[in-house]
Amino acid sequence: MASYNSYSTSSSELSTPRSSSPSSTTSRSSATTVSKRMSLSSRRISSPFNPMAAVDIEAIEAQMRMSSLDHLRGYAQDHFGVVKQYHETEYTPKSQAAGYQILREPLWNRGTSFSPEERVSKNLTGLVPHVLESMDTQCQRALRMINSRGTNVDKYLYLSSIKANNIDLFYRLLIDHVAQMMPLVYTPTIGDVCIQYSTLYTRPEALYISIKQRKSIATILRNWPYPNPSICVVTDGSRILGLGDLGVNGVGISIGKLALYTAAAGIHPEKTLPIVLDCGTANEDNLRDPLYLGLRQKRVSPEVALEFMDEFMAAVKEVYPNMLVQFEDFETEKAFQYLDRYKKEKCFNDDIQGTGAVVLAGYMGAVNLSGVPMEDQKLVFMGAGSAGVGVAKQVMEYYTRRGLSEKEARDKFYLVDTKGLVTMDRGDKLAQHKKIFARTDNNGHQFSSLEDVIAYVKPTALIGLTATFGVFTESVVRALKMSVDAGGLGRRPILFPLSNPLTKAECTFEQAITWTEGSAIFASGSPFSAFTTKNGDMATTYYPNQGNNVYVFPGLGLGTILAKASRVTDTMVYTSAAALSGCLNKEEIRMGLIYPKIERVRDASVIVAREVMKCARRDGVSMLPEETWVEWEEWGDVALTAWIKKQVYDPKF
Ligand SMILES: O=C([O-])CC(=O)C(=O)O
Ligand SMILES: [Mg+2]
Repeated sequence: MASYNSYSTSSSELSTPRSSSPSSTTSRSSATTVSKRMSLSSRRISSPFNPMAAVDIEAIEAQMRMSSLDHLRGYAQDHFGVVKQYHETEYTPKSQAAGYQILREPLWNRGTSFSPEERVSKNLTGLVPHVLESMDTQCQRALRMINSRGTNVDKYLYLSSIKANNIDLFYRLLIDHVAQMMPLVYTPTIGDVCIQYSTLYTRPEALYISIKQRKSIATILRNWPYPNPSICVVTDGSRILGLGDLGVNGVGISIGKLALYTAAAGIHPEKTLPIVLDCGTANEDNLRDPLYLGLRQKRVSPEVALEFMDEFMAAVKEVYPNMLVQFEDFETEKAFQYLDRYKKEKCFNDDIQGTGAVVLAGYMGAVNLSGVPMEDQKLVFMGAGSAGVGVAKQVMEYYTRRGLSEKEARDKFYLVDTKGLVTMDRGDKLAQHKKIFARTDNNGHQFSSLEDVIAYVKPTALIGLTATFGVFTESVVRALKMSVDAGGLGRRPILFPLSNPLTKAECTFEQAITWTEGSAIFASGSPFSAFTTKNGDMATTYYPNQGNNVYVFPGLGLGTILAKASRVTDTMVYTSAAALSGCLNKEEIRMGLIYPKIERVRDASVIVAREVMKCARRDGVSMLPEETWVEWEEWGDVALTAWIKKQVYDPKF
């Protein structure tokens, strides 16, 4: 009997007849798939190029019965891991679609808002209720449903079903009710969703690329139904938020981040591409879960993962040469390695650079509020992973730009990891990315606990990126306050417990306020509610900040795309932080905030994008014609701002 693999090889005469990428064909548009794809359910499949060469489906089925389904992994490939497809997918263009084709395409469906003329011309009469409703009424219905759901994951699922049916409605809700919706489609709820992704799964929303398909990455990229995406968010699931290795379930974070590219910066949903690279997982729960959707094998070695990544980046360049690649939630060593390796490509790492920039922006504001002059600041970082070191590097740049030497700037940082203060003579092998901040001035003393470090350093700022709930204990926070108080009256400690989701935050907002008698300048990665204290009849309300990279990556991405930048320079990242720090309006300043309110994230993204664009031009990486820049320059920022606002997606019926 022919083995599974020999089926594929013996049918190698069915060569891959791809003449052009479907995504490059202009007739192709997003729509319900009318696919002529190879299907195992048909009895015999012939290649149109060699109709005599039929595939022996019975042999495959016999093989499937003999081998475990897990082995087959749901796709056919030859000995060399090449998946052969025989046809381009054909899509009905929007102009030709009618009836249910329209209602089933989430980008075309307008729910109950189709006009009478559209209902007639598109054969929709009777297919939708007869009322004609505004977008607002549709939003009210959705809100009522969301509010009636008992858990955040249920609310997420409801929102997700709206996204699957009516994209404009989904984004209208997200944009107009961002404070309520963002925590549902993003941190913290997305953390729970990722953990349970394989169980919650109902429909595909991303490209799932397994290492077993590494020779077919370009084919898979071409299968994406929407033409020429501008941006992808790619993860390998190895460090999702602070939740560790979630394997293919981590795809939820790519989906969530891209929803915010659209909601917070107005990148058209059709232009966004979520991707997960499945390299196996170290997560035993996943490996044991019969419903797990990913490869049921241990995560591959870093060396093999690197080869896979090289192949992925090469395929991206081949299929979507202008697409910006955002690396997300790769475990630390890989995150730094890939960022360095692909620095000439159009990419950035959100956890190193996005988080770095957002914390820097908040820190700039916090220093002003703290009463501790910039030169007297000393920062302790609890956590020395991609985010910890990424943030420290960005803040260090802030100091060098203000005239400090590299050494003077570096001396302001004390990084602490699970073994204590990171020093050169600690006796362990330091990971490369930590070395830059390893202390050499500790005179042989080692400090193994955070309390010891605080007593030794007497910091003015404490930043948490540990993914460990509660490591900022009462004694730690009180010690921080004491060391700041010792410097003079009215000084305020900077306290940023930044780990995500909320279950990983180093301390809560209420704790921070209580333990510092209200003096902490606070920012967390996931959103906390305002907190009110009562003293007799006197009530004081404190407002937290959300120091999340959502204030940076959408604008940084938008600016990079609109400037047609060939890559993302370090200066563009730094500029995004500087731009964000200047975004606060009078009310936000009066409230003592260090980030704009989340309701203004779209305004902030426009400003970040504008400054990033200008920086791309200064750095010589913008491919926009010189005349365009000259025209904008005549009008100052006004013309460029107006132009950006005109480019972005703002769903309306
Ligand atoms: O996703 C977020 O909320 C922020 C982030 O990048 C992370 O925690 O890895
Ligand atoms: Mg992340």
